Amino acid sequence: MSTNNSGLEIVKIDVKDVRFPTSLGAHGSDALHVDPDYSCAYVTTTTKNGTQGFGLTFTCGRGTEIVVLTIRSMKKFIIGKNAGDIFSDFAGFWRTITNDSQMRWIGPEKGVAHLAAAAILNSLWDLWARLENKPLWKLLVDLEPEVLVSTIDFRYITDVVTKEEAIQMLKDKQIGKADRIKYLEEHGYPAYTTQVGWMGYSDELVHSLCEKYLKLGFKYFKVKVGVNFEDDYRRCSAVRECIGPNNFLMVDANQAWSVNEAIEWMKKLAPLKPMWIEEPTSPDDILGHAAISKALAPYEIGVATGEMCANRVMFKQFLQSGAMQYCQIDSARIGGINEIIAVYLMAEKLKVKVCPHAGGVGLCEMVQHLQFFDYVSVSGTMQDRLIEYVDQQHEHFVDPCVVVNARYMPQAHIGYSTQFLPGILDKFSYPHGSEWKKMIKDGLFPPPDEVELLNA
Ligand SMILES: C[C@H](O)[C@@H](O)CC(=O)C(=O)O
Ligand SMILES: [Mg+2]
Repeated sequence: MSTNNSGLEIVKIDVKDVRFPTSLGAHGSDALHVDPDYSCAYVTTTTKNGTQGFGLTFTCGRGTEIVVLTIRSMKKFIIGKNAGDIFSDFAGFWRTITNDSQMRWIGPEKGVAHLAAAAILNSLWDLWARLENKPLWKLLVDLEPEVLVSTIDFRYITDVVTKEEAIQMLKDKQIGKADRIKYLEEHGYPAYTTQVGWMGYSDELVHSLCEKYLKLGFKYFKVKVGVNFEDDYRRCSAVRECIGPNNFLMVDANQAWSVNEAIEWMKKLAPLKPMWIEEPTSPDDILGHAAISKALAPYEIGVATGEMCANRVMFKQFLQSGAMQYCQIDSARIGGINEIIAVYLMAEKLKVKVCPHAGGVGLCEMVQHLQFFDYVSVSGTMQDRLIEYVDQQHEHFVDPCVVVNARYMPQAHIGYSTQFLPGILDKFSYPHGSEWKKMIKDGLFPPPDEVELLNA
């Protein structure tokens, strides 16, 4: 790497529990997450020379304190290390923090431990992009294939993609790269909206939001389903009527059903022409998703999943077994960009479209960089690919994503776009931020419990 290592010793890792009271308006609600408070564990990594990297992992309120505690436990793997050395052997560092011989028992590579690792890794990638003075996606597309691939831990995935193949895939896509960058900068990347159909929204609100997003140029609309069939049919029919036959409807059950129930439910929704059913059943049930995919193929309904897929090994099997037609990587659940690139490469090799999960705090900000990278350097196409867009919490970021006419437009800002504006932590840190103190005092939320207070 070109970065001069002097002054890059990591001297501080700060982590905060940050929550926004979205449950009050049912924003983000679905069949199983009925009252999410969009939140994050927010990491600031500081080097000796004062350069900072900002990273986060998304959470839904309660439990953020546990992720924060886990990040604190992982500090020992980072403090005192030189950031330049980390980036020179990023795959080695990745193993250190995801596979410590004692801590791996609480994973490995899944759950809270992996969410914590993701927040730290995201802050390091942000730091790297800032040191190179580039937007994150530009760092990814500019790195030599050998260097980019050196950040990936290939253990468990070489039966689908090897290091050598990965390098070759990236080299093959050097052709036409400049044209794709130009196209991306001029035209942006297509988005779909989930804002219209949260489970807790009234029919009237769903209708008015459909009209609003149609006017904003959106063509793809996602609606939450999975609690009651009659309600789903009524809501989805209303959305279909509003958006017309030429726009696209997707539905998301957030794991509500068993396999056969998912198939039967979706056959009955098929006349409304949904393009995909997202998370029809348990996110761990690979063969179940494969069965649903097979049963729904004659109805031209694809299966989308990935926002709760634990790691690259699970993704590998979903991709190998025809269990997902839309691969929904999440920027903050698996082990940072190191592991996400591995998934993009496997998806490209197995010819599955990647349509990232976003919407939660900072996720739209992050996944735009990943999908831009995919377009320029991996798949080389935007065909049938979309980035999720939810219009929430962007106003809290220094460099929010910019969506114009339903397309994410690349911005020149350096980094991974995850730095909060000054003052946000003072207001929304849980439970002692000024907004939380007020809401708890007003009885809108219960007081924090003893574990939540541990981090405060
Ligand atoms: C709890 C989250 O809001 C979830 O419903 C998000 C999701 O499934 C999606 O955006 O897709
Ligand atoms: Mg979803």
